[in-house]
Amino acid sequence: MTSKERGILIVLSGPSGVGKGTVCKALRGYAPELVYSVSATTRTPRPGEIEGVNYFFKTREQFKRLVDTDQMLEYAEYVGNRYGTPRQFVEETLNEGKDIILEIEVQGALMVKQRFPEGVFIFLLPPSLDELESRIVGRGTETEESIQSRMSVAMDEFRLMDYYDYAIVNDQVEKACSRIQSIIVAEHCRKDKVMNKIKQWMVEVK
Ligand SMILES: Nc1ncnc2c1ncn2[C@@H]1O[C@H](COP(=O)(O)OP(=O)(O)OP(=O)(O)O)[C@@H](O)[C@H]1O
Ligand SMILES: Nc1nc2c(ncn2[C@@H]2O[C@H](COP(=O)(O)O)[C@@H](O)[C@H]2O)c(=O)[nH]1
Repeated sequence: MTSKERGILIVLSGPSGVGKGTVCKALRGYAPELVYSVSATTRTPRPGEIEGVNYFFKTREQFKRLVDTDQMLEYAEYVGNRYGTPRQFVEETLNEGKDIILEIEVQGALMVKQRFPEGVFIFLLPPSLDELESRIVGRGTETEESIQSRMSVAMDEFRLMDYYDYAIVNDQVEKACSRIQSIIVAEHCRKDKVMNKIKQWMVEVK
């Protein structure tokens, strides 16, 4: 097999406020070789958020055009806004043999699972529901209405956890990062084992 082996697609999701963004940010220090997908959204930027770094900020019309022209790998409506993963960047990264991580909500994750069943799906859990709410409140970015909507959506999201390959608790950021790294290492070992088996069969049938 001469072509480069594809990288692994990792999906990290879980309820709003569980710490996906915080963990991904810390993970950049621990796993600098991982590539991070930047999503598109119709929500307005929060103070400090930068176009192309945190999100690609789009109007509803621009977002619809991206979906209609099949430029989105997945997309979802979440608490009144649209979010989606630009397809081309993900495919190019995987074809270059690099691993990429998507930090997305659950509906979108399930859409990715249909299209990329070989992906690795990780659900991030809070230590408790009270802690989840304190984290959303403590972040100071949401209105009371948005906090309640996000907590309510979280209940539906927990019910879909069975579709994931792994569930890990974000009790401490460093521990969550190390759990994700262990999963990635294990998935590479599993993939290498399968590839070695295929290579062995190819030699045998020659
Ligand atoms: N392990 C942790 N212990 C304590 N606080 C944490 C931990 N992880 C994240 N937080 C805090 O929780 C808040 C929410 O984190 P973050 O914004 O990363 O969540 P998120 O899952 O990315 O949310 P969203 O889906 O809404 O973007 C932040 O204020 C962050 O500092
Ligand atoms: N399906 C997708 N969900 C996404 C994407 N990018 C982010 N998200 C998720 O949306 C909610 C809300 O995010 P916020 O920045 O407004 O707090 C959160 O769960 C994100 O993980 C995406 O491309 N697709």
